[in-house]
Amino acid sequence: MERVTPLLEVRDLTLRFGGVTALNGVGFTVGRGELFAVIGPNGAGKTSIFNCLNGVYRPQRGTITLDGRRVNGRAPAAIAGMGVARTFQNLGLFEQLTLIENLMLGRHHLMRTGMLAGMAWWGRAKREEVDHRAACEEIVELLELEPYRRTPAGLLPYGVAKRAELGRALAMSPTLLLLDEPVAGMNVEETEDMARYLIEVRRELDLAMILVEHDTRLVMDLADRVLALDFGTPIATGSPEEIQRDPKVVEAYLGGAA
Ligand SMILES: Nc1ncnc2c1ncn2[C@@H]1O[C@H](COP(=O)(O)OP(=O)(O)OP(=O)(O)O)[C@@H](O)[C@H]1O
Repeated sequence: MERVTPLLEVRDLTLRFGGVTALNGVGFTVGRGELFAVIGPNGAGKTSIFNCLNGVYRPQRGTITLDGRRVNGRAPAAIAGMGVARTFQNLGLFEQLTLIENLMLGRHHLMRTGMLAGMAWWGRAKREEVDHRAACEEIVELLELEPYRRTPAGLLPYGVAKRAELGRALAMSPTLLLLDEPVAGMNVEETEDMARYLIEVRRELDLAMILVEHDTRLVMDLADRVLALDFGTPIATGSPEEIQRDPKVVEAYLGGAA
């Protein structure tokens, strides 16, 4: 039987801060087009995984490979260039810039023509900008952000700002998108909207996603597979149904209430 290689392979990741072991032998794979979720109580190590994946933290042990290429050991900008984007819980938008300007900035690392080259090759730079604008407009349409195109990000209503944050990360045309608590602080209606947009993103774009989220209902509704962590140690990986039934998960996360 042919073995399909996963997009992302994380093996034996161990990360320590002084005496604190934030991650202890964490391993998982994410397939192409898969929506993979990481759950765990506060301090379980979810954010640390993201920070290892995007090169902000350097794990003491373990390997991370994307499409067969080693990720860990590279600088964050190089990893972004490999196609790893993330959204931030506290929003990574520039408040003074309009929504569309924020999306254009998200594409910055994809632009070949720098300022000087742009002056020498005006035609090419112009064409490139037109292409990048078109890519941003597609994201605006996908996330139904048209009414806010020219609104400064700082003035967007909270639910819309979270969606704009998703758009900013999507503007990088990632192959792997890290979603850091996309519905944190949202009411029920906003949460349902975000779930709908994430389903739409999955349907329309060719990318894998890792979701870190405290809203377990959203995780169970959207994820293909789930990794449950407890104090930096993986305790179970499986489908949402398997995870919900796993006695260790029930004990650690649902307080025995499920
Ligand atoms: N830069 C750091 N310096 C020291 N300790 C850290 C650092 N980053 C994380 N830790 C520690 O590592 C452990 C895991 O933290 P992490 O933020 O990854 O957990 P989390 O699951 O994302 O938590 P939350 O759900 O609260 O966001 C915690 O004990 C935390 O205090």
